[in-house]
Amino acid sequence: ESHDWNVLFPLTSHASSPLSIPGGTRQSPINIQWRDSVYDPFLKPLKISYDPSTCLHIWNNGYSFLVEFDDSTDKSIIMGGPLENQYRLKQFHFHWGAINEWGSEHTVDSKFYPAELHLVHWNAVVYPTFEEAVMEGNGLAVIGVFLKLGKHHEGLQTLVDALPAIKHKFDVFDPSCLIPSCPDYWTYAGSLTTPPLTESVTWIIKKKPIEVDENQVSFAFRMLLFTSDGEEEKRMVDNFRPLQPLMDRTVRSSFQ
Ligand SMILES: Cc1ccnc(S(N)(=O)=O)n1
Ligand SMILES: [Zn+2]
Repeated sequence: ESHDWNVLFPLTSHASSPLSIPGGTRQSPINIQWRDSVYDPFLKPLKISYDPSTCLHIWNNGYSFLVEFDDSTDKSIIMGGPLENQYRLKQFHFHWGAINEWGSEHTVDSKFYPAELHLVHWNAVVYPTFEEAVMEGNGLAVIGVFLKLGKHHEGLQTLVDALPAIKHKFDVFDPSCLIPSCPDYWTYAGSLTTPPLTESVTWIIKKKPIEVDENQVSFAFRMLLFTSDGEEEKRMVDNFRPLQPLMDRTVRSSFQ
């Protein structure tokens, strides 16, 4: 099937849907100003239960590399947190920079991290398909995890080892090993950060980053290409969207 987002998600939207016009009122990413975030005591802990055997394959979609999961059942889901329903894991991917000074999509007090992981989930309780959920305000939930440089990350290495092959078939991979155990998160109503940019995402941004070592980010992520075989090589770097205006939104925190 075509891996071109524009084919999968044409930017032109149903005129009636107010959610999918970029330049809308809830675009992502944003800068999270820690002191402006509001503690919400009613926010529940996020419940994450992934079945590693739902892992399918890793591939390069021209925007990032992503690991896709079998989302035909409720085997890998998240619930609780700011969410009304449970959401099914569909894929995870990363955003990174050409150098360690930047790379994340969200910033915290205007600080960039070298990379950011996005675990994308969709509301299969309410919507029949992912494609439909993409167009609805409560359709998606994306967990954002910042990567900072530090000690080697064993779980990430499994992915890094597969990158050269990129078409690498995965047997099992449990993405919860990439999520910090600290339960603290920020949450806000936002959008997808690559086309179709629809305003359908409940963002859950973990407060604590995970630590990865220099080689894991630099060697691995920056060896990937935007271009396909035979084209003039363009390294896949700086695949993050510029910050978007907060407009009339409040970022809530699950912690004081
Ligand atoms: C599945 C998908 C498509 C577009 N953008 C995103 S993202 N970067 O907002 O997680 N995810
Ligand atoms: Zn993303």
